[in-house]
Amino acid sequence: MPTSKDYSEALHDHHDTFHRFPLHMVHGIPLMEPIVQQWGPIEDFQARPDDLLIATYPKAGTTWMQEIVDLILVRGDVEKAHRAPTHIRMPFLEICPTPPMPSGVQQLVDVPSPRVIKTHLPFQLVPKSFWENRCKVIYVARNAKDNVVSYYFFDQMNKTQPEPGPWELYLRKFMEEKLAWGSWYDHVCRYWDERTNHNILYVFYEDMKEDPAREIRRVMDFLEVELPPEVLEKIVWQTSFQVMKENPMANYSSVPSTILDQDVSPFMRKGEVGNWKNYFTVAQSEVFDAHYQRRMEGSSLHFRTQI
Ligand SMILES: Nc1ncnc2c1ncn2[C@@H]1O[C@H](COP(=O)(O)OS(=O)(=O)O)[C@@H](OP(=O)(O)O)[C@H]1O
Repeated sequence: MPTSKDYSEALHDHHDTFHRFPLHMVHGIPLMEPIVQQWGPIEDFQARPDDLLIATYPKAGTTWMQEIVDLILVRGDVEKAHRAPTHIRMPFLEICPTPPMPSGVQQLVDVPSPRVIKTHLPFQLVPKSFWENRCKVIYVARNAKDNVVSYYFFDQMNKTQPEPGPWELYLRKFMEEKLAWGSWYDHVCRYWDERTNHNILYVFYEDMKEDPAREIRRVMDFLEVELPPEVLEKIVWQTSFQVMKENPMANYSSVPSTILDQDVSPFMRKGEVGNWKNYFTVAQSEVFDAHYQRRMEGSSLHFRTQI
């Protein structure tokens, strides 16, 4: 298994070969070029029955849920959770960095079971083996307005994603469902509709902010792990925004600034519900809401844009 050190060294040696990749389509979903070029092994990925998949639309709270899950699985042992950065502990299924850095699929071959795997793939692009094996899936969803603001700042600092351009145009691209990993609307709705057909726990970012202990308990129940109240309390604290922001194993500071430039915008940026109000103009908010209502009509899925 490549160690965290091997991976970090490869990342540092080859970071100058990164650039902003264009998006291409896979089954109608825009994805970064290297993912499209290496789509075959992703589609054919062999899940194991005890794999746990954490699925999200980008910037919905993936890293937060990853930290929660890891701390539950190590039963609150913080030292164990600090063994490596997030992307080594819980590989990102479809990511395809420039060789010789391993792709997510290559990384996962050597990970011993039970594996925890991150994906942003929409439901229909998740490799079939996850569903055939009835793998557990935790889906985190975040309200569209905070989600798009977070994605906008991320696309400024992530030098492998297409240039975000001005906010007004970025917001339009989100509404037109043209950002990487495609439509937020389809993403959140499809997992919602499928949650009862599969082993899917659906969690809202806003609920995690409102009552982290309650939501962590839901995750524990889903994972069939029992922990004493003081361990749960410890996990709440360790996965709080302020602690994760300072945790080098959770804040992506191990990734070179030529890939993730945290001087442009920190990975752990605000971590709030309602931060969108600082970026949407009143007019933008009205247009967005009207479009949102039409687009989400008939869905029983409801989000809170403030708590
Ligand atoms: N502990 C905790 N509490 C509250 N919020 C948190 C936490 N950890 C991460 N975050 C916020 O989640 C946003 C990043 O989303 P993702 O982890 O899904 O990003 S990624 O798609 O994996 O790149 C990003 O949101 P914004 O701050 O709104 O940009 C992070 O700050």
